Amino acid sequence: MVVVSQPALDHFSPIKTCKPTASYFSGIPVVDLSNPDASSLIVKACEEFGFFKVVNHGVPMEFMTSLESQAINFFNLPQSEKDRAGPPDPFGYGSKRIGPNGDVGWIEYLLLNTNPDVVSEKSLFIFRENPQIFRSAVENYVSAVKKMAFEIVELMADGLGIEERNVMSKLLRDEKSDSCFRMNHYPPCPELQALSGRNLIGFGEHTDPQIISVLRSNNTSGLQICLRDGAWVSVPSDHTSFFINVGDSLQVMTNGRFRSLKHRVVADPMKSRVSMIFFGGPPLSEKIAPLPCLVVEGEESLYKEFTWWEYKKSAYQSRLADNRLGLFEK
Ligand SMILES: C=C1C[C@]23C[C@@]1(O)CC[C@H]2[C@@]12CC[C@H](O)[C@@](C)(C(=O)O1)[C@H]2[C@@H]3C(=O)O
Ligand SMILES: O=C(O)CCC(=O)C(=O)O
Ligand SMILES: [Fe+2]
Repeated sequence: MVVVSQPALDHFSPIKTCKPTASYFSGIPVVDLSNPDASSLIVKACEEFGFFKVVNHGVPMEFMTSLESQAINFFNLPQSEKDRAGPPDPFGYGSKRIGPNGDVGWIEYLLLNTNPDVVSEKSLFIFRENPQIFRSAVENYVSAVKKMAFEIVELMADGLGIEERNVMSKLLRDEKSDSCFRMNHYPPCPELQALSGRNLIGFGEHTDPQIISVLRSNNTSGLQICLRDGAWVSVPSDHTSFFINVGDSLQVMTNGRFRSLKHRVVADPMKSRVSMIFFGGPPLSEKIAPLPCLVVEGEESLYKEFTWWEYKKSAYQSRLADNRLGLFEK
């Protein structure tokens, strides 16, 4: 991976690029939520990849398409209007800059909080300044996706043989749950492809800090995952399905049995990618530690004790590609 340096491309700098060589990966586990074996398939996928695709999820297609078109309307607004909803604090509209520590990407986005307890001026401003239909589309979509996320973590608990099947879902259901929602837009960039034969990195490699992330995109691919051998492979897009990522917190709660997966997004040179991700996190005061029933006798926690607030604070002092969990390993 290099940084584009030709003067003609200066306005892209310092966004990283990569060769468009990642191959499409056909081995992504697919879980049909109506399959009676869904719980064991989910556990297997989380152990092997920390990533899987969900079909027969029950989220109405209409919620997905209407939010997508609202997101497109927003991203099509004049730059000066979008900028009124920024800069992100971390909520709000952001362009190219990701997080507070110098990460950049070929991206614009809206980051919203989903916890009514947290008063985010930026989120309120975005809802106030956009048509009611925008707010309704976000609310319908987020509430349907949350429900699916609850079901998935309950199936995980079943598959792990945990008696208290709501041990994880209660954290996401909690009214103080620190979850958030992000809409990303990766504009096409044909000039760069033509000049250098390379693609721009839209969202640099990282793991998600929360418990679980639920991603949906339009039919433009670009999401890549890093396999165990370090190879980056492309995830074929499927606008009717959801993709689930194990987050760092779930890795800790399973004492490393599930792995949070490194992923990134490479912008398509010709087509816009629009994605929307729900990040399910616990309440800020929640201790993140291995679930006692998953630590067998004689085994120890691989991690120091910390709360989600402590982890989040540390994450916001890190760069995207940093190994955030490393600081909390014993
Ligand atoms: C560079 C950063 C952006 C991020 C906060 C951080 O300091 C490190 C983690 C990043 C991440 C990745 C997953 C989600 O998109 C996100 C909202 C999150 O919770 O952690 C972002 C943060 C962000 O964009 O604010
Ligand atoms: O936009 C995407 O497809 C994924 C983005 C992502 O990984 C994130 O926002 O954390
Ligand atoms: Fe992510």
